[in-house]
Amino acid sequence: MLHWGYDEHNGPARWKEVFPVANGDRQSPIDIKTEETKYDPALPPISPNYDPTSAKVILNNGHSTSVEFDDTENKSVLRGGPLTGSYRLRQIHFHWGASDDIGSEHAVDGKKYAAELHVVHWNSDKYSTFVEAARQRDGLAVMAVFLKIGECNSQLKKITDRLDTIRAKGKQALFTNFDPSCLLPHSLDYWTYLGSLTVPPLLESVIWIILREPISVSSEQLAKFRSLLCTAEGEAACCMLRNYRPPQPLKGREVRRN
Ligand SMILES: NS(=O)(=O)c1ccc2oc(NC(=O)c3ccccc3)nc2c1
Ligand SMILES: [Zn+2]
Repeated sequence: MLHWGYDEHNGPARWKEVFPVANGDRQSPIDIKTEETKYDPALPPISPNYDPTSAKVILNNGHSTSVEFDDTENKSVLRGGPLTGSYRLRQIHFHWGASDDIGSEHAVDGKKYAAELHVVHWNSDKYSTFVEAARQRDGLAVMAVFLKIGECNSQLKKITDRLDTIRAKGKQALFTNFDPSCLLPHSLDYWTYLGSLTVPPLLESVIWIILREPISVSSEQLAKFRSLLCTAEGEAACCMLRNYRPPQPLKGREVRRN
């Protein structure tokens, strides 16, 4: 396999050939069987505190589109929920599918949403960089938000309206004065479990916090994600039609809810 991706020849079914942890004991995403989740009265609310000036650029990294934040100081952090201490905001990105009936990575009782937003943080109390934290069992915290097809999402529009300026892989554009809290649903109720990155190197370092309430996205907004290219300028254009990993075995893990 030349370089990992989401096509037949380099997709999730073949990642284990280069990243054997793909068959590990705490892989993500998972299908959340709601009847088997465990209510935990000791779980406090999650507490996102983001500074809009932390936002720096919007990027096409060839696998998704992300908004990258300045993580050189504790300006935007996530606390509470299952977390001990402060987890510093690093980036947000999305996963989607080739049609509106699939696209999310996590599933709920077998149901997949049209897309999924990931808000990525790292444990800046214990580690010095994202890369170091990504190698630790308690290094990362990713908050996931489901996107369901419906009304145009005016907050998400700040992102979807900029995608035509970063169509090719490697392209980025200035993107500041943005607080990702504007993309969160009314309720911050969540499920939480221990898992991994859903992209190679699939490191088993993520505390997942999945919000139970979805946000809306219109079919037209979602189509804009699919028009992004996973190829660089000058290469034969290839659209980023899908970039989700299917659910992985739970292997005895517990999923708790607040
Ligand atoms: N789905 S996830 O587990 O929340 C998750 C968490 C952290 C991630 O960091 C990156 N970076 C790149 O892919 C990348 C690829 C090329 C260049 C720059 C960045 N992808 C991530 C996905
Ligand atoms: Zn992701």
